[in-house]
Formats: sequence, C-alpha cells, structure tokens
Amino acid sequence: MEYKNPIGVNINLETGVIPGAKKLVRRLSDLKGYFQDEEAYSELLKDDPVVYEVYAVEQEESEGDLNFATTVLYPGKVGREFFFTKGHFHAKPDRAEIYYGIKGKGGMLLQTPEGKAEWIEMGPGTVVYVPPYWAHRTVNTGNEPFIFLAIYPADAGHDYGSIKEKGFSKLVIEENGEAKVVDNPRWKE
Ligand SMILES: O=C(CO)[C@@H](O)[C@H](O)[C@H](O)COP(=O)(O)O
Ligand SMILES: [Fe+2]
Repeated sequence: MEYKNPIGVNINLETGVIPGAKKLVRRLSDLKGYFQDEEAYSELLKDDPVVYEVYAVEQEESEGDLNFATTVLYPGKVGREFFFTKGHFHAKPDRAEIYYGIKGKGGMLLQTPEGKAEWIEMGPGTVVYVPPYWAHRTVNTGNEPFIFLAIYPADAGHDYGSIKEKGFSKLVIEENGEAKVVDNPRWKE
C-alpha cells in the first residue's frame, strides 16, 4: 500500500494566503451575467477589479479524500448588490462541505435545486455546514476582505451551470447602509 504524505500548513489569517496552494483569481469580467444591474456592471468593468481569489490545496478526485481552500472575497458592489462568488452545486451533488469564517463580514446564500434559499451570516469563527444537494455562494457585506476556509470532498467537483443561468432566488443588496436579503425579480422556477 502506498500512503500519501500528511500536510500541515499555516493559513495567513490576515491575508488568507495558504503557502504552496494553487491560486485562482476571479475578476469582474469572469462574472459576466451574474449581477442584476447590467449598467453598473459595464461601468465597473472598465477597471475590471478582482472580486475574489481562491488558494486551494486539492487532491486527485477520489472518494474519501478531502480538499481545502481559502477564499479572499473583496468588498464592493455592482449597483446595490454586494460582491459575491459565482456559486455552485457540487458535480457530485450529494457531497457536503464545511466553511469556516476567518476574517471580515459576510454570509452564505444556499439554495436547493427547487430554488428554496437560505441566508447564513458569517464572521470570524462561524462554521457553516453545507448539506448535500445545496448550492452555495458567499457574499461580502462588509468593507474589508471577507476571508474563509472551505473543506470539501476531493470528488465533489463544481457544477456552475444552473446558477450561472438562473442565479439564486434571493439577492443580497445594500439598503440604508445595511445588508438586506430580497427576492430576485429575475428568478424563474
Ligand atoms: O465551495 C467551495 C469548494 O467546493 C469553495 O472553495 C469555492 O469554490 C470558492 O469559495 C469560490 O467560489 P466558486 O467560484 O467556486 O463558487
Ligand atoms: Fe462547494
């Protein structure tokens, strides 16, 4: 039997960086069609800001193994809508996940395949259990980077398709200086 080597790394709790991890950068241009306010989107696109970065330590897909990754989600808004991650179901939809809040302020939108949505606020120390079959997207509702760790099955994969097409049934917007979760007017069952 060949055994894999254990790994121990320190996450930089200020920056979210995991030394040696694979870095992925998502700019606003990677999120075309995701935000409600298309005019505000086009305007902001001139600067094409980084919306989030992911630092992932991933194994080859195999049942029973685990991946982990930090996400650094920058503060910002497109119109009234706060910056968010794309959001996805897992390619193996029954794979669950754990998120752990490290820094900043935000939350997670979760949604069943039928479109029932839940919002969970997150800050440093918050653990979120993402059950099997729930799509999930994080949102930065603060004014500093929102940083969290995700731990997920190595064979979970990502299925971005349906969220890209239909979005979530709820939006997280700013109203009178506060984060508010409202119905998505463009949502179709
Ligand atoms: O949920 C997971 C992995 O299953 C996170 O590591 C996200 O992949 C990351 O926060 C970026 O979000 P997406 O662009 O993948 O939606
Ligand atoms: Fe996930």
